[in-house]
Amino acid sequence: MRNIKIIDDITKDGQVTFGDGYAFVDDTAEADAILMRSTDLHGYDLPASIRAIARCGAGVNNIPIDDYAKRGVVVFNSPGANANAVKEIVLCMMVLSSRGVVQSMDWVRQNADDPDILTHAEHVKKAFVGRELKGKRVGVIGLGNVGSKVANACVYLGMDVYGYDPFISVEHAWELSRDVQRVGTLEDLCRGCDYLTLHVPSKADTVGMIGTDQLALLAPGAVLINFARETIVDEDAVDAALHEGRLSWFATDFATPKTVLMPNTFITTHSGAGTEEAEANCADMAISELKDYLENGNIAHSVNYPSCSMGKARAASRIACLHANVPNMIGQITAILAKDNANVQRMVNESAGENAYTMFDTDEHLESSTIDALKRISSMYRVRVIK
Ligand SMILES: NC(=O)C1=CN([C@@H]2O[C@H](COP(=O)(O)OP(=O)(O)OC[C@H]3O[C@@H](n4cnc5c(N)ncnc54)[C@H](O)[C@@H]3O)[C@@H](O)[C@H]2O)C=CC1
Ligand SMILES: O=C(O)CCC(=O)C(=O)O
Repeated sequence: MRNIKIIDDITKDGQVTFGDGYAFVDDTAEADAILMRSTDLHGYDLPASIRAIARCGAGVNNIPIDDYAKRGVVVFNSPGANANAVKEIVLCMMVLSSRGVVQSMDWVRQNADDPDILTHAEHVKKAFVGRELKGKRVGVIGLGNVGSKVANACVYLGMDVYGYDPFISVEHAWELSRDVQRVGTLEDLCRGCDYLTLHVPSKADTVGMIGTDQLALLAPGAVLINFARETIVDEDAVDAALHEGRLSWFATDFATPKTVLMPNTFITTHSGAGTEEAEANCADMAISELKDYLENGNIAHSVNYPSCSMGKARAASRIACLHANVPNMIGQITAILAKDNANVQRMVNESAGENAYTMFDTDEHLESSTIDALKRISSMYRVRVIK
């Protein structure tokens, strides 16, 4: 039996199914793996029993992934599984910030007891006149799973779409409409935009990337949309731009002590991924990643270890080694196996950044002394006997 600790509400109805051979536990120290969403794990006391963590969602700035890698804990996310949900709410924010929808609905509610409300509505409606998205310039920062969908949708709405992503993947470049004009600098992207929407992860080079200088380049009365992370905008700069009317609206998914005090804001409760479909997609992807890792040692969509697959574990034994990406690890591993006279059927070694993963199948079970010797290799983080 494998034990799973669930942190956060993964789905609205609480339904999470791993199938036979799995149990849910309350005590993390009894768990083999964690299934989670947005809880901040920095400073969390992670027990040694945890071998893997799957984050239902895209952003992993809430998880100390480098530290966990060095403890032999593989962290997964679910790329793209909630991207459509975010795209839809971003489009919603574009419309809300352009058409006086919320203000006009508020007026109706406030005048609900007026018997002649139909006539009076005709008189006040000029106060809620807005502008159309068609023909307006939108800048999209980050053209990954969410940003590429937002950019393409804006093309279909007839907008003049510009995108900035120095690290765009080949897959997303292929998906992007040819009508999205890619620019090489953040400044060129911001210049003259009526709408600016952010779709980058929170990391060293994106924290505070939208500040006074970038906001100054936008068209007068532009709209800023942040459904990425609160850290990406300089909140003081945004507040000043709103007060001075340089920004007409700021739509954000992050209610912080500063954003809640700003004028002209649409603020949601980190609900960009809040659809039944996105929750189910994320849970399905995260659960299958965890199961394949726990049962077979295969890694897909990890954010701190390389992808690696040897299919189902069918040989007598399968061993996985999580270690630093340094010279002579394979040499040391095979030397230890040779001492045990172990016949390796198949071996795969993959690396990503500072970390590497070596997995092999053998004809017979290894001696426990052999496993101990593998664990003693310097820079070896964890050795798993999967089978
Ligand atoms: N509000 C919500 O509920 C949600 C928020 N998010 C946030 O949005 C972010 C993006 O999500 P996805 O598109 O799914 O991630 P993704 O990983 O598919 O795309 C991120 C893109 O940003 C690009 N990028 C990285 N650094 C950059 C930089 N310095 N300048 C420009 N582009 C850069 C990458 O090359 C990549 O194409 C997540 O990391 C997360 O923080 C994602 C999903 C839901
Ligand atoms: O609703 C959630 O779990 C957060 C989604 C999110 O922010 C992400 O996927 O990065």
